[in-house]
Amino acid sequence: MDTKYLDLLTEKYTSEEKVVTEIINLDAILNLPKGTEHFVSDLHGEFHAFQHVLRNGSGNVKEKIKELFHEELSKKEMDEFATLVYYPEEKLQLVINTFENNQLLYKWYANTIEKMIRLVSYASSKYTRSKVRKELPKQFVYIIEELLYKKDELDNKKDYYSKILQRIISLGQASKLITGLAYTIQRLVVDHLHVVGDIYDRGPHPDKIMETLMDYHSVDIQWGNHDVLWIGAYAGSKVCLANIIRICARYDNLDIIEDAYGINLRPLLNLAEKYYDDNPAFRPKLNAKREEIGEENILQITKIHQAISMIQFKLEQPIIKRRPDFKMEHRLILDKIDFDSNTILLHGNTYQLENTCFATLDPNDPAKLLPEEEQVLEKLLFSIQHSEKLARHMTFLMKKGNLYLKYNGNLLIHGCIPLNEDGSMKTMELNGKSYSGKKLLDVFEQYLRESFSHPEISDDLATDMIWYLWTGENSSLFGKKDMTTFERYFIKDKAVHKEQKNPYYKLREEEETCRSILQEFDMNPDHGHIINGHTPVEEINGENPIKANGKMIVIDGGFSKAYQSKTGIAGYTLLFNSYGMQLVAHKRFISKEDVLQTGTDVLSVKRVVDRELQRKRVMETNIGEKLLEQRDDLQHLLEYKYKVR
Ligand SMILES: O=P(O)(O)OC[C@H]1O[C@](O)(COP(=O)(O)O)[C@@H](O)[C@@H]1O
Ligand SMILES: [Mn+2]
Repeated sequence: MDTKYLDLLTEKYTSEEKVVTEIINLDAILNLPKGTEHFVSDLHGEFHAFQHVLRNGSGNVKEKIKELFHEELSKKEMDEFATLVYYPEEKLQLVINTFENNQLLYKWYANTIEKMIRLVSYASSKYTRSKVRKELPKQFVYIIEELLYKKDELDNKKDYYSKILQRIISLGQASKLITGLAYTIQRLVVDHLHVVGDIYDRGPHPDKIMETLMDYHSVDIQWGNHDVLWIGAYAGSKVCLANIIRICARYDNLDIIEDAYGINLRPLLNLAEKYYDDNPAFRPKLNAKREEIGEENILQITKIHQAISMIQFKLEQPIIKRRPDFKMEHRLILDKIDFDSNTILLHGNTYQLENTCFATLDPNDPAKLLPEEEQVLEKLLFSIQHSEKLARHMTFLMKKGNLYLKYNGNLLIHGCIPLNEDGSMKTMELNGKSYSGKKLLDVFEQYLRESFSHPEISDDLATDMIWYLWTGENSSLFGKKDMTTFERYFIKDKAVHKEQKNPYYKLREEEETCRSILQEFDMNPDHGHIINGHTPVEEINGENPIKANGKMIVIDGGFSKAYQSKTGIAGYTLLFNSYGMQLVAHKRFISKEDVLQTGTDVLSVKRVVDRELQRKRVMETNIGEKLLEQRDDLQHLLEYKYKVR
């Protein structure tokens, strides 16, 4: 071992006792049960539903309450108590209003604090004291620790403890303490959160989800295709930018652009007013009642939707032409239009075009942007790249995000690993080199990071590559042959709307495929699982989210309201604790108010995916590996410096 490094370590561990203490400490941590991992995916802007899942730890909070209190509380009381843990501020207000005098209220406070402390104690049993201390509400740390670690076999301190409680209450601190303890419990039941992609698009509040994640104690993100679209826009890709605005218009979510991120849509609106009119194919999917939104507003969104869609279609063409490696020539859709007959030639068939809005298209050069379209784009890009909030959110996505993640033996990826029909890894040529499997994903990520660090460049390969990740056949995030956006707007025949999926989605049902993918990523196929989001699991049609003999778990059940009729549920989440994995199916989340009123939440069928024969310990985790290294280094130090054999 490098003695220089050991000498450096000596500066921190200045005595034999210090080294020994740290070794013992690390050993103790390594032998603790592993913390609970929580997996969610495809949040699609549904902040309230996501927040609920986060607050109840996918049912983990209720589970702990049941284990601890089932003999002393009724189901209704346990539900009420759980609601208090999820939404302490609001629930406290509701409860307090039901009491007629302080005496009764104080009794409730004392009783509730006592239960909360017991729950904290129970939920923290697998953590070290120092870790628990960090999670406690700051101003009450000392008091809570007194109550938490009380050992009073001889009854000597009984009065002392009840005095503490009484004083907290009489000093008017009870609500604050209960609130703090509730958040501590929420944090303790989940040690680490994985977001397996698609925070953005379709739903109304991706920005609030981002803020929540930025505040969260421990999180990583596997980018989804919608997330990279936003990253692309911020990194300078105009076609990605057009896409995010188009999707916001389509889902009546332009507020995200204008209000949440402060991007001025006025120039786009002016252009839209000039060239477009009402058009049934571009009316937004409404979030609220028509009367609430107003006819004028709907018409405006319809026009913006057309203006930005046409810009998007134009922008796609030169990219396809300058990037032969993308092999997307068949998507040079504007060149296939016959403007005289208003038809298009696709896959050898001629289709009538309907609901067209081609006022800005020059039949001789349909991809050419009008100068005013160019100006609008420049302004939008400037605005997007100067949104302070978007900058924070995108930087966080880059910092915590990757295309895939290997974590505690599992492979987390939003979409797919592009495969051929025979299960072999599909190859993509880039600049004369072939890439497939892990190497392909690594090179995709390199380009994405390169583009992000050069937001001033809009047309290099790195920037175009982000768009490819959104829509390309070999993209691990898209995983379909073609994105048929144009067809869905303008052609009636549903057959041409179909987006053919990569063979991966069929082959992932087979254990053999999953094992070979895990091996491709240097992972142990006997223990590992692949965890996917992206494709809604149609439970309604009998689809099983657990595939390939348990090697594959798909957790996109559709937080996105737009997909709930297709899936029949409102999303899956996954928990992985020291005993194994549990899949949780969520019923539709109505509202926080509903949870507060009825006391019941939208849970959730649990399915055990895996039951570890032996409880998994920290030692067997990614973090454990690092701690083991540290411990070994200290062992060396002990021998080197203090000559202990
Ligand atoms: O439901 P919409 O708005 O028509 O969007 C459909 C498009 O979204 C996609 O499904 C991608 O989004 P997802 O990642 O959520 O599946 C495309 O494949 C498809 O073209
Ligand atoms: Mn997706």
